[in-house]
Amino acid sequence: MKTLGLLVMAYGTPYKPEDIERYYTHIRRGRKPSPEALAELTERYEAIGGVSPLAQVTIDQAEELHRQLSAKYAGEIEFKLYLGLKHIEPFVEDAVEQMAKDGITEAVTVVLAPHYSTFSIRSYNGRAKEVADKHGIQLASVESWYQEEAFINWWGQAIRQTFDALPVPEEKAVLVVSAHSLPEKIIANGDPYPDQLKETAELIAKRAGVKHMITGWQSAGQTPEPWLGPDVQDLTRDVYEAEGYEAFVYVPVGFVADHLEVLFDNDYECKVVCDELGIHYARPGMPNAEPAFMEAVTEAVAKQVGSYVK
Ligand SMILES: CC1=C(CCC(=O)O)c2cc3nc(cc4[nH]c(cc5[nH]c(cc1n2)c(C)c5CCC(=O)O)c(CCC(=O)O)c4C)C(CCC(=O)O)=C3C
Ligand SMILES: [Fe+2]
Repeated sequence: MKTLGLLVMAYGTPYKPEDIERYYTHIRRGRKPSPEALAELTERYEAIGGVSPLAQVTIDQAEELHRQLSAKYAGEIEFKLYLGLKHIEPFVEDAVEQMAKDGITEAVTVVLAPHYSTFSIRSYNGRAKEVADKHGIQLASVESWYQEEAFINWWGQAIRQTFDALPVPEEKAVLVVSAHSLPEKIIANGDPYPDQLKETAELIAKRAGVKHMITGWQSAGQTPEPWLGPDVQDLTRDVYEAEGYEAFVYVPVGFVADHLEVLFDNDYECKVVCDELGIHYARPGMPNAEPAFMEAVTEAVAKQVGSYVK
C-alpha cells in the first residue's frame, strides 16, 4: 500500500488568552502590537468567550478529511495526517519537518480556506514548499476548492433553510456574501480573489434560489493603505437606504469555521447595524466539520492524489 502525507493547513488561533500577544505579533510579521491594539483584540476574544472555538474545529475538520480520504482510498493508500498552522504552533514548517522525520516523500496539501489569494493560499503553500524542497518531499497542492459541487450544495441548502425561516416575505430580504478583505493593491497584481468571491456568490445564490444578492468584504485590517470594499457594515446601511430590505442574511463564505471574524464581526458588528436600522439579522451556521461540507475538501484533495496514482 502506498503512503501519502496529508498536510492540512489553517490560520490558527490563540489557545489561551496569554497566547494572544505572540499570535498577534506573528500576524504582524514579528512587530509587537501596541498595548492599545493588544487590549482591543483581547476584548474581542473576551466578547466571544475568551478564546476562539477555531482550534478544536480545525482539528475536527482535519480528522474528518482524513477519515473521508482513508475510506475513499481504502486498501490503496494510507494517508498520514499533519496539521500546519499559519500563525501559531504547530506551524506549517513544523508539520513538514515532522513529515521528513517520518520518511514521507510524497504528500498532498490543502488549506482550510476555499478561495485563492497571493495573501492567503499562496503564502501557506510557499511556506510548505520551502521546507519540503529542503527535504526532497514532493507536494501536490490544492489551490482553491470553492467550485466543488459539495461546497455549492452545502451553502445552497443552508441559505435556502435560512430564507425559509425569515420573519419577512422573501422579496424583502437580501443575501450578503462576504470574505476577508485584503489590501486593494492585490487587484493591480491580477489576484483572482475578488473574482472568486463574485463567482461563489452567484453559484450559491442560484443554488439557493435567492433573488437579491450582494457581495462585500469584512474584517479589514487597521492600516493606512486602502483595503477591498465595500465593508459589509457600510454596505448594510447603503443598501438598506437604497432598497429598503427588511432582512439581511450574512454568509461569510470565505471562512469555514466558527471563529472571531464570524462570531464578532458578523454576529456582533453587523447585528448592531441591523438593530440600529430596525431590520432583521440572520446568518446560517458555519459548516465546521460537517461531513457533507468536508466532502468538498475531500474531492479537491482527491484530484491532487491523482497526480501520484492513476
Ligand atoms: C485572507 C484572510 C483570512 C481567510 C483565509 C485564511 O483563513 O487563511 C483570514 C482568516 C483569519 N484571520 C484570523 C485572525 C486575525 N487576522 C488578523 C489580521 C489579518 N488577517 C488577514 C487576512 C486573512 N485572515 C490580513 C491581511 C490581516 C492583517 C495583517 C496585518 O496586520 O498585516 C488579526 C489581527 C487583528 C485584526 O486585524 O483583526 C487576527 C486576530 C482568524 C482566526 C480567528 C480566531 O482566532 O477565531 C482567521 C480564520
Ligand atoms: Fe486574519
